[in-house]
Amino acid sequence: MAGLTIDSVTKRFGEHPAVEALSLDIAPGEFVALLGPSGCGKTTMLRMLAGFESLSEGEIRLGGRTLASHEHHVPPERRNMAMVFQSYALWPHMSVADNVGYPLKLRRLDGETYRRRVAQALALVGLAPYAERSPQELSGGQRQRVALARCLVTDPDVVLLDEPLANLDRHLRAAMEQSFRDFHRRTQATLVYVTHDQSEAMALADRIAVMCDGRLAQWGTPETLYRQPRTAWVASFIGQGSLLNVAAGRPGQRLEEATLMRGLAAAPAERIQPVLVRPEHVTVLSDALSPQDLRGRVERVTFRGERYELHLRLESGEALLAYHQTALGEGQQVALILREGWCLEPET
Ligand SMILES: Nc1ncnc2c1ncn2[C@@H]1O[C@H](COP(=O)(O)OP(=O)(O)OP(=O)(O)O)[C@@H](O)[C@H]1O
Repeated sequence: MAGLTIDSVTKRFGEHPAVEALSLDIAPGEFVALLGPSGCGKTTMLRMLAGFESLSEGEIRLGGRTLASHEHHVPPERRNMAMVFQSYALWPHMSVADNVGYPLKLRRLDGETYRRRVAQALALVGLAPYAERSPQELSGGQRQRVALARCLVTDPDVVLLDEPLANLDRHLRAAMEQSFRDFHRRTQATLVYVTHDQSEAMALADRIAVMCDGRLAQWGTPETLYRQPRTAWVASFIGQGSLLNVAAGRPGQRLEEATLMRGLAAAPAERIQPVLVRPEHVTVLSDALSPQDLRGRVERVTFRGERYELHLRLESGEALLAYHQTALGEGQQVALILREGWCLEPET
C-alpha cells in the first residue's frame, strides 16, 4: 500500500483559486475526510486526485510516483484509484452483478476470474443475494453499496468518495456509516472522503482536513479538531461551543477553571484572548446567587431528549451555551462555573 502526498497544490479557474497551496500527507490505508462548507474546494481537490482536473501548481504523488504536476498528468485509468459519486452512477439497464463487473470488462477480464471477483465484491458489501436484480429494485443505501462494490472490484490503492451519503435520509446515513467503516477495515485501501457534514467526518475519518476558501484551515484527528481547534472558524465548524474574550492565556493553551474564571472577571479592555468554551464544560447553578458569581440570564431552552440546551447571556453581553439536566425558565438568572477553555488564534 502506498501513501498519498498532496504537495502545495493550487488550482485556479481563471483568476480565482478554488484550491490554494494545499499540502497533506496521507498514510497508506488511512481514512481521510476533506471537510468544509459549500464552495471551499473539496470536490476540486478530489477531482485532481482522480485525474479529472489538471493542477495549476504543486504535485500529487502516490508512493514515490508522481501522478500529477504542472507538467505531468497520469490519466485517471492509470492511477489505480476508484471514485464513488453522490449520484451512484449505476447503469439502469444492467443487473447489479454486471454493474459491479463493468470495470473488469473494461480491463478485458473474463471467465472464472471475472465471476469470482464480482461475487467477492458483492459479498463484501452484503449484496450477494441481489446480484441479478436491476438497480431500480434496490433502496438508496443498497445502490450506494453496489457503487462501493463496483469500486473495490478493481482492488484500488485509493478510493475517492464525493459526498456518498448526501442523497440518503438520516437513519440510512447512520447505517451506511457502519458500512463504510466495514468497507475500510476489509479493503485496507486509502480512503479520501469529501463531506460538508462534520458529524459524518468525525464518525468516520482517522484524520480530517478542514478547508476554508480553498485553503487548509486545520489538519488533525477528530479529537484534536474538537479539543484543540486552531481558530474560531474551525471551532464553529466542529461541534458546539461559545467564544468568550478573557484576560488570560495565549493561543494553543488550555485554561483550567481558576485561570479562566479570573480571566473572565477582568476589565473589558484587558480581555483580548479569544477562548472556546464547550457546553459540557459549563456548570449551571440555579439557586442562591452570591455577588461574586459569574452570572447569566437564560434566553432560550431547547429540549434534546437526554438533556436541555441553555442559551445564556452573560452580563458582559456575550452568549454562552450550556447543557443542563433540568429545564429552567426563560429570563431566569443563574450562576455559572466554566471549568475549562481553549485559547484560539485571533482571526486574521
Ligand atoms: N469547472 C469550474 N470552472 C470554474 N469554477 C469552478 C469550476 N469548478 C469549481 N469551480 C469553483 O471553485 C470553487 C470550489 O468549488 P468545489 O466544487 O471544489 O467546492 P466544494 O467545496 O466541493 O463545494 P460543494 O460542497 O458545494 O460541492 C467554487 O467557487 C466553484 O464555483
